[in-house]
Amino acid sequence: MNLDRDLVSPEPEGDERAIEAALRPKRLAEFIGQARVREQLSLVLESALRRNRPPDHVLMSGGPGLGKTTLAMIIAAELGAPLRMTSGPALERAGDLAAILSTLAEGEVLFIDEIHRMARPAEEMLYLAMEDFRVDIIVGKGPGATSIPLDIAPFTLVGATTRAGLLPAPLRDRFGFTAHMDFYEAAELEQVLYRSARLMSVDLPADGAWEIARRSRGTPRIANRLLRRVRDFAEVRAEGVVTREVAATALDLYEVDAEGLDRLDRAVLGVLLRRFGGGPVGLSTLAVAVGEEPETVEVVAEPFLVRQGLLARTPRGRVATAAAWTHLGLTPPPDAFGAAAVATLFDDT
Ligand SMILES: Nc1ncnc2c1ncn2[C@@H]1O[C@H](COP(=O)(O)OP(=O)(O)OP(=O)(O)O)[C@@H](O)[C@H]1O
Repeated sequence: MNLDRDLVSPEPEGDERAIEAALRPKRLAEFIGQARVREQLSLVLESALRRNRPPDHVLMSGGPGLGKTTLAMIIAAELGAPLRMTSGPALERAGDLAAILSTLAEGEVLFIDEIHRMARPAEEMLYLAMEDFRVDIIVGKGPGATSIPLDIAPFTLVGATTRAGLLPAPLRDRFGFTAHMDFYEAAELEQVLYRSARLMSVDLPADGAWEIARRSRGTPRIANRLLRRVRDFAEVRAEGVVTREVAATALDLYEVDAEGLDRLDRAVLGVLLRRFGGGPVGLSTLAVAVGEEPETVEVVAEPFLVRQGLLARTPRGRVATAAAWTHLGLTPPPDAFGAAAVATLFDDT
């Protein structure tokens, strides 16, 4: 993997999980940004606590590193409930899920990350569990097989997905509350950075925090990671103080550009502009041209490029905007898509 890919990839790298655990906000009041989600969730949790009943099941959708796992942990903490964590790919058979469901304590929070990747039989078992707190255990095979109903303790399911569109409707409909996590504003990421700098004892003046925040792709995981790299640079070259200049020099060195674009982002734009004249071009063609899986291009690179107004997903394929040409230092052709033209083609559902 490329150095810069590791640095701005929204997925956790190496032993990052342990570092992340230390930087995680533990309560809703400490959770920065996502104001609407925070407020809605606090109402759901408060009313459940007042009624002394588990809250509705919660679905969180949004890109990697935006705080879904953190929120799941906060939900359990706010409810004073134990938390069980698993993920869709670990639930290959219905039995895997039954083993978890049948041992849940009353009121426990069950977090299923990447819930869209759960196998079909497990998914079907989950429907009944979510609705009636019951599972049907199939005993035996073929015509002699019987199903034994088993009551399970009332629990709260918290599902997280980067691909809400891939969830089958019957599963989506069983969540009482859906929280959509969006990219963070740079001002919010600044607050994330101040908090992390305090916990890591890093000297971070305001101009340095701003420089890192605006290059963090709207993602707290990346903000924290860039802070660690800039801290390393500052310790070796600048007596530990993360000024704007220090941050900018360090991030240039790591090839994170002024808008936070990394090598994959620039490769996607570069191919789109230089090889396909700005598009439209299909996702799979684009992915082959940059040597990545279509899902990586779609989930990791594109949402940020769309948000920055550099790329549009249209019914005819991916299109670069005039701003994309300028960003790569190229002259936009006269027919390049401006914001207004893109809006007429826009289909980002
Ligand atoms: N709102 C926030 N305030 C402060 N820190 C945050 C916030 N959201 C996320 N973080 C930090 O970002 C890191 C990544 O968050 P988290 O693991 O919750 O993301 P995620 O959406 O679950 O990602 P993935 O789906 O890849 O697991 C954590 O270390 C956490 O400290």
